[in-house]
Order: sequence, then structure tokens, then C-alpha cells
Amino acid sequence: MTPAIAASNLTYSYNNFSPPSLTDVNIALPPGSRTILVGANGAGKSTLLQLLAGKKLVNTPGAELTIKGQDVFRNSPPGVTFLGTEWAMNPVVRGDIVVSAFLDSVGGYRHKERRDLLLDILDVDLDWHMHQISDGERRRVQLCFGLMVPWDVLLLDEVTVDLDVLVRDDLLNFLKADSEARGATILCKYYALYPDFCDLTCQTDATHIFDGLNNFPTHVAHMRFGSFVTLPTPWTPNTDLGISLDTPTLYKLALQWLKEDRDYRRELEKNGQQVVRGARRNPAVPSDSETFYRKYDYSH
Ligand SMILES: Nc1ncnc2c1ncn2[C@@H]1O[C@H](COP(=O)(O)OP(=O)(O)OP(=O)(O)O)[C@@H](O)[C@H]1O
Repeated sequence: MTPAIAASNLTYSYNNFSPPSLTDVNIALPPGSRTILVGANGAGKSTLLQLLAGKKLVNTPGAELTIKGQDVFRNSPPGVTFLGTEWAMNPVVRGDIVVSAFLDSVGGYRHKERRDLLLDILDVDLDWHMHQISDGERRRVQLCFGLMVPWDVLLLDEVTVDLDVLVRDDLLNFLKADSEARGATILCKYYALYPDFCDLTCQTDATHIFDGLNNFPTHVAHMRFGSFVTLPTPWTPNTDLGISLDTPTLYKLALQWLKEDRDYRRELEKNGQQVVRGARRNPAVPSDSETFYRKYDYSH
């Protein structure tokens, strides 16, 4: 079966001076899967999503990046939706335009049923003026606009971050049901802004009132320094991912992976293979600002 999303021999650098942001990435995601990418800040998650969306050209010899079997840059496949945060910065969507007029102007009438369902889920007021709403409200309008056209592959980069918890949960349930009903594929970043509802509502087992993020993915994957430490792997709360979790939830898994990332990085720092992060605490060495400002000190 042709994978919905595939990358092979993918190495990518933003410029010639810095190390690659992705190194030899090889993944294949089946149609209908919902994969969550876990990894520390800077691991390469957004870079991968943007490359898959065809927003940047990969020019490494031998690298291949396909969606539904088609090259994402040279032969852009139809039915791919990428939703990223930069949309909200666009002056057009911050202008004095009423939401109903905005949605009409982008063809909302062609997808009435999905548009209306999304308007309800995302709790959007059609009379809002785009320049007078909060970031989270603007994000809801973006999601309504971006998701009303049925997609085969959905690439989500951080767009659920500023939704309130209830709207986020309803949206995840919609996305899961939609992907199951149409066999559509989702790839997104994991954001641990708050624990899964499962963690909040019960301590001992996985039965809970809300589905939350825990039941959303079919696959989870772990990225570190531009590579996959764990390739996309089928996820159920009982999945054996080589870690011991008494009540495995996505939140606990992500926390454990991120701790491993930090330990790994600190080990590299100790061995001099990585620039040391955090404050510089050697008192014998004045900081740059101290050296500069000492000459202005009154006591001198
Ligand atoms: N425009 C850019 N120019 C140069 N390097 C970049 C640029 N954008 C990202 N990088 C580098 O690429 C690496 C991967 O960044 P990326 O944004 O893909 O990480 P991420 O996993 O999505 O991080 P986060 O969770 O913080 O959003 C980082 O080391 C980052 O410094």
C-alpha cells in the first residue's frame, strides 16, 4: 500500500553554516493514521511538517518526500492541508473584516455542512470582527477555514496551542472521527501545555470522562536533534515502548522522552560535544556585560 506520508534519506539544513535540522529521516505513515511527534524544542518537528507541506525545497541528493506517492514540492498532491501559526500574523486576517464575510470570501458556501459543524465545535461568533478578537478566537476562525475543506492529509503545526481546553477536546474528537470516517491521515506536534484529561480525572486507570489527547493518536514518534529516536509506532495505552509506566498516558510518555532528551544533551555537554546551556557560573570569569559596564560603576 502506498504510504500516505513518506520521507526517505531526508537531510535538511536551513543554511550552509549550521548543522542539519533533519538528518537521514526515513518514515512511512499509513493512510488513516494519526501520528503525534514528540520531541524537545528544536528537535526538527516543525521543519519536517513544513517540508511535507512543500513550503521549502529539499535539495539533498537522494532525499525523497512524498504524500500519497507524489513529490510534495515538484508535483504537489491535492488534498493536503497545512495549518501553522504564521497565518495569524498575516495583516489580511487582522483587518476589519467580519468573520461571516471572511468565510464567504474563502468559499465557505461550498462546504456548508462541515463549515457549520466546525462553527459549532469551535464556538465561533459569525459577527466577530477579525481585528477585534483574541489570538485564541482568531485561531478558531483559522481552524474553521482550514478544516472545512475535506482533506486527505492534515499537517498541524502548533495550532491547537492557544485553544481553551474544552474547545481543544471537542476539536480533537472531531478530527479523530473525521479521520476514521474518511480514512484521512494526520501528522501533528505534541504540546504538553496541560496533562491529558486522563491524568486530571483519574489517577489509577484509563477510564475517564473526556477522551483528551490520550485516545487521539494511532501512532507516536520521538524526535531528537533532527532524527527519529522512536519511529512512528502504533500507540495504545498498553503499547510496550520499552518504558515502564504504571498508567501509561501520552503525557507521561512525552515527559519521559523529554527527560531522556535532556539527559542525553547534558551528557554531550559534559563531553564537550554540545554548547552548555543555562547560566554561566564561574565567578573567576566576569560576564561580558560585567566587563563592559564596570567602567561606569560609581565605585571605580
Ligand atoms: N529559519 C531558520 N533558520 C535556521 N535554523 C532554523 C530555522 N528554523 C529552525 N531552525 C533550526 O532548526 C532546528 C529545528 O527547528 P524546528 O523549528 O523544526 O524544531 P521544533 O522541534 O519544531 O521545535 P519547537 O518545539 O520549539 O517548535 C533548530 O535547531 C532550529 O534552531
